[in-house]
Amino acid sequence: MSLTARAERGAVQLGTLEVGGGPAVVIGGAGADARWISLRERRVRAAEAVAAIRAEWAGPVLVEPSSVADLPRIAAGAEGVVVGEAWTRDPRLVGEAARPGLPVIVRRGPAETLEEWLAVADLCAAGGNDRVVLCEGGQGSPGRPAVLDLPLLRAARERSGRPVLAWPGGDPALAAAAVAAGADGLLLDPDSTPEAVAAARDAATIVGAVTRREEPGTVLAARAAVDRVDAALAVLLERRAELAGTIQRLKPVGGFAGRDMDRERRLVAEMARRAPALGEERLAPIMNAVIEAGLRLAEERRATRRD
Ligand SMILES: O=C(O)C(=O)C[C@]1(C(=O)O)C=C[C@@H](O)C=C1
Repeated sequence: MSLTARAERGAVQLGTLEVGGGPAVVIGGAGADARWISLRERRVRAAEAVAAIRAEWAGPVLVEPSSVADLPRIAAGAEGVVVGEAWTRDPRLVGEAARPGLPVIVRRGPAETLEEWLAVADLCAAGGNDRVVLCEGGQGSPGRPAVLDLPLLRAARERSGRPVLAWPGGDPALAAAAVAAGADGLLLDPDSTPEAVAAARDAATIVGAVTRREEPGTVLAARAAVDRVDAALAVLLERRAELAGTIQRLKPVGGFAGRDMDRERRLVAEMARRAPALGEERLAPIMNAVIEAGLRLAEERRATRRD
């Protein structure tokens, strides 16, 4: 099984946001790609809730209804419906949620099996609305850690061909793990802070750059994808420089004076196995620049330590 899964699946459009076709998306509070609100938890009317978000956010808004009566208002003002276990236990409610034609995010409750979960998605599709996104995890009680079944998430994604989100709670490490496992995005709590959203996005970006293969069709999308790869490169370059600096301190002769060209040739050859299109010839000058930058940093640091 390959780590980099190609996204050959039906992407679902949540307003302007595509889920499943490109990078892992983040849905949650301020700073996310889409915002959502639960009317089950906040006992406000659908129209007021949507208007409150709209006042500060022009992008996609998703709403979890508290009852069927909320649906017309949601259909009129939002880009998607979120349904959780409370609804998915009742086929009639699922049918109602899917009927306005808005995309439906189907969250799996902790007690629901894969089959039950996928059956809910099929129920939406059977009613004529195939714009279904699955969401694994969560709904644990407040203060309890997120419950996220990653093998189940993978199975759901593979079997249904639908995009699958993950609910990582507030834990960026779980967000990274979910994206590595193939999640097409993250559903964070609606009241997540901008810092929590940024941390989850950062985790998704870095891991996604390695694990998600993208095929952008425009310059803009390709540049955004390059930016994500560069983000991962920056993290790795910084880490590499620190490790190379450690070697300089531990070697009998560190810095430029202790340069080992044989070691450099071997590491380039090893890298060429993973980057065959670039090959040794193109990688060599890149790694020479990387290594020299590390050596300069190490020498500068040594000089300032002596002062
Ligand atoms: O491996 C070493 O001996 C190092 O000093 C590290 C390092 C590197 O950055 O990878 C730097 C300089 C050497 O010429 C070879 C490799």
